Amino acid sequence: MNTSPDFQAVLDDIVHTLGPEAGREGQVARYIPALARVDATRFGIALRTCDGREAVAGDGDVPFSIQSISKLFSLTLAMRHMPEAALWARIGREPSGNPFNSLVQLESEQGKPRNPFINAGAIAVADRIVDLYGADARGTLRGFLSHLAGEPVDFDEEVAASEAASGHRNLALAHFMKSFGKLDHPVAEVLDLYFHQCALAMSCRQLARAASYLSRDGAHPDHADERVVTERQTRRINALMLTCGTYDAAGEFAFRIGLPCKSGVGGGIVAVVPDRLTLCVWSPALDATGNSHLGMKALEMFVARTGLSVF
Ligand SMILES: NC(=O)CC[C@H](N)C(=O)O
Repeated sequence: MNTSPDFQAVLDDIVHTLGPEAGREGQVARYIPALARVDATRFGIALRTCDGREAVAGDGDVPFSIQSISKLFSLTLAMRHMPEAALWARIGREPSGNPFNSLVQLESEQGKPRNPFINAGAIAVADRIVDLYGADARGTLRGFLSHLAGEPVDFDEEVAASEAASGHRNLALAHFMKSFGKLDHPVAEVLDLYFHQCALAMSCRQLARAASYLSRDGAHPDHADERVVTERQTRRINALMLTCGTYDAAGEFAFRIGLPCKSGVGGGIVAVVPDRLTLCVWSPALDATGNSHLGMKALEMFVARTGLSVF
């Protein structure tokens, strides 16, 4: 294994090799107009080493809708500020083997979501964040992401509004959980936070930076003496990403890539190499599981070129 690859050269090579394929396979998310009109040929990649070096290629500085990648940060915020036992009493830690927005398991499992990275689980986490911060929940989450990214990040209000206007399935999931007594706060308040977190706009560089604590045993990306979460919590979040971060494709991701990953239907995927680096890739066209088609190929190429893996 090459112990100190020239990461900028690796990312440039990935963009050069795969860039021409962008948009050829897969479909951009179509459930809201603001995502349906995103240019499918966009392709960006960025990484941040645990000692703060960055490399960026292609559209790595173009903001996109982070969507379900936000579930990583909302979980982190909840783990930071509430007793973990109380959190895990409400949310499971097993892969679902179902699509991210599936309703079926919730019925047989009495409204307790399988894990925090499917929609139901993230809605349950949003309920906890509303519990912690009330009317400041949105602002607190945005402030947390800005603090991690080292610069201000913001919601795309158009995306948030269309999530709310067409979020029938998420409304169904939330009301279903509410009927089992699994949400403490009004559905409208909880979903307002959930729709806004999905609508955060960030670039690959900002996401690689913001997630950097996951490669630094929980230390803040820029300040080694500031803890985002503990070392043990960091291991737990990485374990959940590996087993649940890409929905019913988690097995295929572990097999082909072998890194903890979290994806979103905006076409972004964040990956972690513990003690080495965080990586984010963006290509909007998705495969049938809702994961970025080319993003997955890019991650596969990155691990092949660098030999980095948790296995
Ligand atoms: N997988 C995703 O990125 C899903 C997020 C999307 N906003 C939804 O709730 O359906």
